[in-house]
Amino acid sequence: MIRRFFAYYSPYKRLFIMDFTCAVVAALLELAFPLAVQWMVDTQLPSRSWSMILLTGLGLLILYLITTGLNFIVGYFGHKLGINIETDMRQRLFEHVQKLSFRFFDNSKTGSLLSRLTNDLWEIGELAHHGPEELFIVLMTFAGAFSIMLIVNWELALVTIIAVPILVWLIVYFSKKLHDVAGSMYSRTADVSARIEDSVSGIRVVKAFGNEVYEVEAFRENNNRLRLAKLRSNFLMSYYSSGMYLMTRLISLLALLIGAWFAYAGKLSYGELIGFLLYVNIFLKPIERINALMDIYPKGMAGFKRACELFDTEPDIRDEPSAVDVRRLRGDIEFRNVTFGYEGHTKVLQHVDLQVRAGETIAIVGRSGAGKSTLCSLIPRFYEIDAGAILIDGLDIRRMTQRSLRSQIGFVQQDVFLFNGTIRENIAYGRLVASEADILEAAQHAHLEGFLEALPEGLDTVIGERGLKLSGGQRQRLAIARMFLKNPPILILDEATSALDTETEQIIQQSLEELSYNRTTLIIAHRLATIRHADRIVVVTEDGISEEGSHDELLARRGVYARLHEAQFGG
Ligand SMILES: Nc1ncnc2c1ncn2[C@@H]1O[C@H](COP(=O)(O)OP(=O)(O)OP(=O)(O)O)[C@@H](O)[C@H]1O
Repeated sequence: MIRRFFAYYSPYKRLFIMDFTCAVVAALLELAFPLAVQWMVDTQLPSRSWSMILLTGLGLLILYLITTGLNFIVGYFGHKLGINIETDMRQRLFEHVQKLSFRFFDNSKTGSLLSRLTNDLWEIGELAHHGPEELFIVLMTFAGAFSIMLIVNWELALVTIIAVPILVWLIVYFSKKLHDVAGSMYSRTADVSARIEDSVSGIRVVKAFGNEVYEVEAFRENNNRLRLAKLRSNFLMSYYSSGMYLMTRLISLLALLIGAWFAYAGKLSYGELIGFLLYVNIFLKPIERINALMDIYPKGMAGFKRACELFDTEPDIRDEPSAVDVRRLRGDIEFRNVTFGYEGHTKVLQHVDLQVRAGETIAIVGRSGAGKSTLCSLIPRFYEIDAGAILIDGLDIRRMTQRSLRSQIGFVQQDVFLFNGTIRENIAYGRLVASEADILEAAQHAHLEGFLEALPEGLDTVIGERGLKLSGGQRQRLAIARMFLKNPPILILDEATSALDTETEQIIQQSLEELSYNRTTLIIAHRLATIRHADRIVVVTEDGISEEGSHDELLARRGVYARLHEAQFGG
């Protein structure tokens, strides 16, 4: 973990060295003050040399000015280093999440992921900035102050160091406890985020069912768990700081009493005693720094650990090293004895054989849950098949890069997902480099021009989260426009028009027919009336593909299709 953490410093070596050096020099300069005091009390005061005293004061003033400058550099550039590292980590984590497969997202909560990418990383910047330098300064100040104390009076120095093992034990013990509690605080925060995400994105359902009180109570439970985790962290931190406070004061008191006794016995000059006590203070100062570190370190490391868990989640679908970038495909699709099941589920598809010629339109029908959507989601390789092979233009899709394969396939779903942006941005998502003219042409193909003319801001109209400011039909047309722009040779229409009124459906059907022209098209449909124009109908059942043929052929067979037809249209 530590090695992985330090890898993030490598682009910022110069920044780190500057920050580190300034912090160390500033800490070293702190050691000069007790020396100056001791020297003043023992040498200058007895000889009443005021000019030397003033000179010493001037020297200290210069030292303080230098330290102020160094502290500014540490404050500004050190934090810059921390912020850069935090930003890089978040960026890499986001990139990694983008690479993960559908299987991962099927089992994740959006709010929880959100929390990992934001909340969990807050303290990492602070840890990256303060961690190494503080640790070094603490050790150095300890060693520096202790060496000087040894020189001043070794017996007294040894008495002072007796309590150090207890301090170390306290630090190690509480560091582990605080690390665990910080981890649980992050997971409670993730639960709260997930609950908020769920409830806010489903607010229409919440209100329609009048379940606001239920949501509030469920949230209260999550919120309360977070409160308890925070209280526990707070309790541990207070316990730890009080323990440390007591230990440090006991050490000071011990040094004062024994030092006074040594001075009384003539073993120590008064200047040496004052100097020694000031060094004891400096010797104990790192404890305060450790206290600050104890707040940052467990939180930062617990967040980093959670980030590492996500980094270690490998995408279950990867491009083979020999995978090729495919250019424009013709669109011949072949399923060869394909078997597939979701993780932990029985097989959804077994021994499926299917051939679709380029440019052909086939309709996929079957009972709900038979596996129609699953079959189609295997073509862009959203999931990895368990056995068999899927070929496009004779080439196994596993031998193509996922990016190039997916660039050849267009998916229009019933539940269209639109981004919170303008109509222009949403259409251009089909081809990010599209010109204005291309976007307008695509909108025209999707019969959107009338709708756009009626909008004062036209293409620049903001459509709200998931396109909520649009009607279902408008969302569909926007998705179709996006697909015209993408212009893929293979098209999958997943129940694209089942939620629309007849008039809108006719317009959209027309757009879809235009869209499917000259492309291999797979239409998943429940309502058999919408797929009669398909070249072929394929019936999916639990045993694979049970029937194939034209509408009339399938009716004549009096099999599954005929029964579905009868259920929809009556005898
Ligand atoms: N992401 C998933 N993870 C686990 N199981 C899934 C997942 N998606 C679908 N299933 C299961 O796979 C089976 C086939 O689902 P699929 O959505 O392919 O059926 P379908 O024929 O398209 O159904 P419908 O017509 O109702 O949409 C179902 O039993 C479903 O519960």
